[in-house]
Amino acid sequence: MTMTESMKNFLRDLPKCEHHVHLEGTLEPDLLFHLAKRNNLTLPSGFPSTIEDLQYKYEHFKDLQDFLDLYYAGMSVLLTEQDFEDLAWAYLVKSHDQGLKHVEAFFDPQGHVERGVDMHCVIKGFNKALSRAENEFGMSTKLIMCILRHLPTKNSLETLKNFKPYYEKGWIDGLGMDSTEVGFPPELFEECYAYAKDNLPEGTLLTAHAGEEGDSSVVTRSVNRLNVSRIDHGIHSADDPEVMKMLADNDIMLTVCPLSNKRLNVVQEISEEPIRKFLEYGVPFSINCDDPAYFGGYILDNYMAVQEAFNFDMDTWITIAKNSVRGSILDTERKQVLYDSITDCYKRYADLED
Ligand SMILES: Nc1ncnc2[nH]cnc12
Ligand SMILES: [Zn+2]
Repeated sequence: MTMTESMKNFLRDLPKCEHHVHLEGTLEPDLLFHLAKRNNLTLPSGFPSTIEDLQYKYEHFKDLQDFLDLYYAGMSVLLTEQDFEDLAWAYLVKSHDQGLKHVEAFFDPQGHVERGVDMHCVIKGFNKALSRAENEFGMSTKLIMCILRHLPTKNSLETLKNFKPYYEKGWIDGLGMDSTEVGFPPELFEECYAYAKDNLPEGTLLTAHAGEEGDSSVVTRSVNRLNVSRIDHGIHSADDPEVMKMLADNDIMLTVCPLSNKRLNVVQEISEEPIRKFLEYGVPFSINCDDPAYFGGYILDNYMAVQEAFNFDMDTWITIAKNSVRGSILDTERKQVLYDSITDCYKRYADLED
């Protein structure tokens, strides 16, 4: 489908919020090799030895696990505070160029602490980059720590307890859960989420990956058993009208990642994403990049891919952009600034159409 220049420019300028990006998933091949060299590291055996070979791998994943194996191997080049800062900063610069105004970014502390990296380096490096984006770009930023579901619950709970002081300082704003979905049900992590609800500062966001490779029941069970108020991915919710109704009734936002779903063979074509169904049922959702270095695109690339598949009008995009502000962890004042800038953008492009 061809897209008009005006629609391309409108999508570029539309103020965007991102709620589903793993900072470790923004590690582009050139930065990965650069950091390996800077840290005098030998990459794990079997790891591609050139940028081209690595890029080829990024473009040929079989499924989620195939990606995760490379993702964990790749993050082994991240060692120092500077590495974490450089990684996040590169993502923020690219996303700023694509019209990103607000980000809620994930990170996987267990993937670093397990390798002996000091947890303060990780959080300080990310925090420096995020603060810089706030100062230089006027972006608003939040950080969400994820627990890895393939590791023992005890390890996740201990990690969460160790990171509590950073929640209290206001450096971390939410708890999420990622990694292998099938075989690691939400029930395993009830204790971690109960701990977060009872011990972390009020207003801490609880979210979890669900319904990416897992079925719609994983979505319902995450809501009921973990008390999450947001679901990451969740596209299999669309298989069950009852789940769709539950999400709409409880205003639970799905953070949808179209290019990721295509690369990981969750869908064969972006047009299979149940986006029209979400709109029909009134299920709130945002559009996100997940692991942009691995999946071929940042936020605007995901918006463009959706537009190519669905050919939405400007009004639909305004609904999507405003819902994505509404689902953000932001105060009323910042939300209003973003709503107003979305309306301004609409007016500018609607005038062009007249
Ligand atoms: N798409 C994804 N699903 C589950 N865990 C992840 N970790 C990074 N990206 C992920
Ligand atoms: Zn994800």
